[in-house]
Amino acid sequence: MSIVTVNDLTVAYGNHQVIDNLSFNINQGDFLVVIGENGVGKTTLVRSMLGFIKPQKGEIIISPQTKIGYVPQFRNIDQEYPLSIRDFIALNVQHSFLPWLRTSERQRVDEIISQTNLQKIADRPLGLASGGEKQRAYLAQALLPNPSLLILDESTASLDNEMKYELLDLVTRFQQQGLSVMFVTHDWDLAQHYGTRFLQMTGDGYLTGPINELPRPEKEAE
Ligand SMILES: Nc1ncnc2c1ncn2[C@@H]1O[C@H](COP(=O)(O)OP(=O)(O)OP(=O)(O)O)[C@@H](O)[C@H]1O
Repeated sequence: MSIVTVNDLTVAYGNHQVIDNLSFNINQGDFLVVIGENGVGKTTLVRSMLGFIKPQKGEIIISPQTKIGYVPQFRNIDQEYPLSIRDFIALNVQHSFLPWLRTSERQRVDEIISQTNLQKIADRPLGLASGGEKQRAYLAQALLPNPSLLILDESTASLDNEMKYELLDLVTRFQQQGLSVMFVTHDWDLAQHYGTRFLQMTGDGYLTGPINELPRPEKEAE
């Protein structure tokens, strides 16, 4: 079942056209890898799907039951950041204007902390967490309201190899429980390892298909 359908999408900043007639879809349960070089419009596509940019042409149809969680590309959280990991995750509680968390909300925060292996460090300042721990906290914050589609924009870019696989193994565990994933990356190996389908964006056009049909990067071909 398609949860996102993109038809003939064209997006420009002023007269700089960035996305030109793009069509693809995301099916329930997909781990869709969006792969392409710098500047081809991957983040622009994500921002369009989140409703932050109005397309010049085309449409993005998101099925009514689909709730999107989003982990953006870069985030500089310095050491002075005042919130603990737990507080940071709880920022995404979508509650009324009560200045405290209800018991059920507190339990949900605890649950996602445990599912993302952050129990031991949840009360430490986020600013003092390692890169991998911070990424898990961003993931936990995005997953807190139980989205059905998670968009990860280059979430592994700043991590070393082991941490990349650790983070995506975790994401895969949620995917196995029904979460659909759209993962934006430059990394062909990660795409192959985790993806079920791909959308390749290039300056010349777009290609989509099952992950085993993702073309190898040119320098590694042959
Ligand atoms: N707000 C903006 N206003 C004008 N141009 C923009 C804006 N955001 C992005 N661009 C331009 O649009 C093009 C696509 O940018 P985008 O960030 O979508 O690419 P990307 O594929 O995500 O790149 P990267 O892999 O480097 O993150 C680039 O040429 C960029 O300079």
